[in-house]
Amino acid sequence: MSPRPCAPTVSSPRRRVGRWVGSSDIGCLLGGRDDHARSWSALQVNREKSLAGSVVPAARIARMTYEDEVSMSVVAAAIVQRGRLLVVSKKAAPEVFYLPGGKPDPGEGPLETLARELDEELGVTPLEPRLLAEVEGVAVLERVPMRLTVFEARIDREPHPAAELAHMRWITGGESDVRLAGAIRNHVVPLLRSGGALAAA
Ligand SMILES: Nc1nc2c([nH]c(=O)n2[C@H]2C[C@H](O)[C@@H](COP(=O)(O)OP(=O)(O)OP(=O)(O)O)O2)c(=O)[nH]1
Repeated sequence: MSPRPCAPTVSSPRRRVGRWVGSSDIGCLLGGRDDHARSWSALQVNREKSLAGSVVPAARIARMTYEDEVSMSVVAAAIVQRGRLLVVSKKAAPEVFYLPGGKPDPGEGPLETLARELDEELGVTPLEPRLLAEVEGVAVLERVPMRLTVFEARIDREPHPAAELAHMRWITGGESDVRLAGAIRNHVVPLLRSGGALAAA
């Protein structure tokens, strides 16, 4: 069969947002996500340049199963202050900004992951986290399917970026010099803007 773009979805406890395929997610060419699709199209995925400028080696992709990779979870925080969203980039891909957060450690619940990652990355504690959205997309670093669970939260103090971070910015989402990860640009920013949390770009 010929690979076709996967169709990530985003959903929100408040409302369903819709299906999407972002232009930055063109690496998400799976060999299908249903009946006959249980393996990656290593060739197609490896052919696409990732947003971060790197690709998963074909040999590694070939060993992945759909079940393994579809379960990659990432938990992140949408922290908005004075109409601006906090985004970070990591030294691994300093030009790509996304929400602070990361992958759960074994046995960890989403809120535990959120608290640990915010402490590790920014030295802050999330306050009153509320589920904002679950976005299915492609992880910008690993280029594998990802489920991003986004919590809206306040924080208890001024954030200070840890060594693993390259940059930290407060954005409205309209900045021309900030390259956002697809899931953030296409879904989280519009969701926050439609809810009135973000200032006009
Ligand atoms: N934290 C976070 N990661 C995101 C977002 N969007 C997105 O594609 N990702 C991707 C980037 C990475 O490929 C992956 C998260 O990896 P990470 O490197 O931040 O996670 P981590 O701190 O647990 O990583 P590790 O060094 O412990 O392996 O998800 C987002 O908004 N926030």
